[in-house]
Amino acid sequence: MDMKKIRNFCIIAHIDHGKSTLADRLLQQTDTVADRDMQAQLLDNMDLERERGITIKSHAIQMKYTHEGEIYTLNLIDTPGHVDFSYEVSRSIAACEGALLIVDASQGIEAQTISNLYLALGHDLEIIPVLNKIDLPGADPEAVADEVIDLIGCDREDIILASGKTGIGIDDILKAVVNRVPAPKGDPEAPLQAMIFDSVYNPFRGVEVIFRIFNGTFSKGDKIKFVNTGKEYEADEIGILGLNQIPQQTMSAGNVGYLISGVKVAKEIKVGDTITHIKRPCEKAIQGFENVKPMVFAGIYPVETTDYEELRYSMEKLQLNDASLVWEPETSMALGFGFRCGFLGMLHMEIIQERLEREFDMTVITTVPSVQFKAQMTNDTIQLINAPSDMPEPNKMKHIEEPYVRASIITASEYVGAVITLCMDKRGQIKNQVYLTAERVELTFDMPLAEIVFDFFDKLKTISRGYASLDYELKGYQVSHMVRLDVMLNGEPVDALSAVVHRDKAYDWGKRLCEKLKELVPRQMFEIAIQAAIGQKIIARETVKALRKNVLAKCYGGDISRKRKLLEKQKKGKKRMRQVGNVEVPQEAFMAVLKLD
Ligand SMILES: Nc1nc2c(ncn2[C@@H]2O[C@H](COP(=O)(O)OP(=O)(O)OP(=O)(O)O)[C@@H](O)[C@H]2O)c(=O)[nH]1
Repeated sequence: MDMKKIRNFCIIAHIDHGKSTLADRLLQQTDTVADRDMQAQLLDNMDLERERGITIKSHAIQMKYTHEGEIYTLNLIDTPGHVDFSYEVSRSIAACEGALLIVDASQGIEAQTISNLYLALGHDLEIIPVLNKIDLPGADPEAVADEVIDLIGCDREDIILASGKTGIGIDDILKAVVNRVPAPKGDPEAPLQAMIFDSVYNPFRGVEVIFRIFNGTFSKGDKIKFVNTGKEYEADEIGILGLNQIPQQTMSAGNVGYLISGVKVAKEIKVGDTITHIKRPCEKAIQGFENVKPMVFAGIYPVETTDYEELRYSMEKLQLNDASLVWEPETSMALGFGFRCGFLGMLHMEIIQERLEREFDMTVITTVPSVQFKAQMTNDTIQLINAPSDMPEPNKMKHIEEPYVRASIITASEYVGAVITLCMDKRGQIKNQVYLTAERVELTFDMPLAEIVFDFFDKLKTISRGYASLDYELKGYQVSHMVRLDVMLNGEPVDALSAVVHRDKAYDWGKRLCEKLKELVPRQMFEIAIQAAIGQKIIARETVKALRKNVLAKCYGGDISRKRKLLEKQKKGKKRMRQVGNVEVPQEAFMAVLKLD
């Protein structure tokens, strides 16, 4: 294939600015998908994605477009829109020469618009700005165009006005892709150098690797090697990605496609890795490869302790197709056997929880999420703290470091005060404040990741009445005074409720947690003391008064079957309870920490 006729591009946008809808339109317009096959948001092919209306995994699709009598191959690379998956976004962007920058004409530039734009500019991509949703009555293309011009320094004529809903501007976008995105460069004769930018798990065919060839030629049957993992395979099948996979004998520099090589486990494939030939390897791996690391950790336990083996089986299955999920067995005194899991972020954690419930029919308890702290030990080693139980004895460590992020928040100017107060309360330090327009401001903070993973985004949305967007990137570690806060019920520690918190917040945290637990722990036949402690020191206490709950009291009369039913019901209710010492604790209590006001 003539490289001059290939265009590789992606679409970058803030969440909900209409990326998927617009992608569907491009596929329709180029007859890649027949109208009758068109399902809304075709590229989001996981049920979960479709329901939540968000793109979780990135995919690629090839279109043919005829322009001035020439047929062009357009490879559209879809990118996930959420910060949890920012490494994947960066790899997808690295596979392209151009990007459509979609901005909702009724909303204007948002935090992810900017962060994704910077990523694209960092890879020297040609940016084609598109104002989408211009059909909306609230659209203000003039004002939003001003924002875009300010941001990227383009001319007004460079901006395309479009609507994924009505189809306005779709042809202009395709023309711009052909005319403005550079054709790929590369040498088809050079040693093979292809970058993996995605992988898709297929239970029947194994893991399908999605790649972009930078140099060389790739043929079916080739003996290949993944440079970073060092693993060797044979290319059983390669091909291009239309609506379906179309096998090819040979593909060369500039193109995008899929590879099947008998890999059964997603973990063996590392996004960002380089594929080359064993016999004639390329000199260097493609830059930018990283091993993705989990950012948020939490325990996952079966509600019914007898379901432990089934949960293990489900986790193993999930890991087959989600390489970024990591876990190891963990035991909790309160919850029994379960798993300590690492996730890319809170959204990833929610997705895993939901998939366990939907695809595997499991009911699970998730414990307090935590970030990874590092303890600098007195013997000059570093100990990682992924769970409160990993916290070393205070006399054995010098200090603890916690991960910090650089957070960017875009909001309307009237909410600046409230946003700053919230961020300061979350231990943030303001670093910058830039007016994008008279009404919209970008604020930059350095903040502990631990403060963001909880309810920060919800709070931000509440105080700004929905008019704030957030994006962040990891900045590094800083020394912080973290302590382990324990909770006790009648003197018995409840390990699943322990948390690593900042010293200045510990008292408040302990107090609110005890209050919340008081609401959630049912009254029992004896008094229950709920206490929060740091080491030996009790910092908060609440008491649940004694009560005898006699379910049979209401059943006067002698209807024995009704009594039996009630007793059954009570027993079932008990199953969802966990025994801590002599106290019965309902499941919700273990999640209470997430719901502290
Ligand atoms: N009126 C109007 N609505 C649109 C247009 N494009 C998309 N929408 C609506 O905007 C919402 C978000 O669109 P999506 O295409 O799901 O947005 P997205 O950017 O792909 O979202 P993520 O995948 O979550 O990042 C949906 O309810 C769409 O129906 C448009 O041009 N006009």
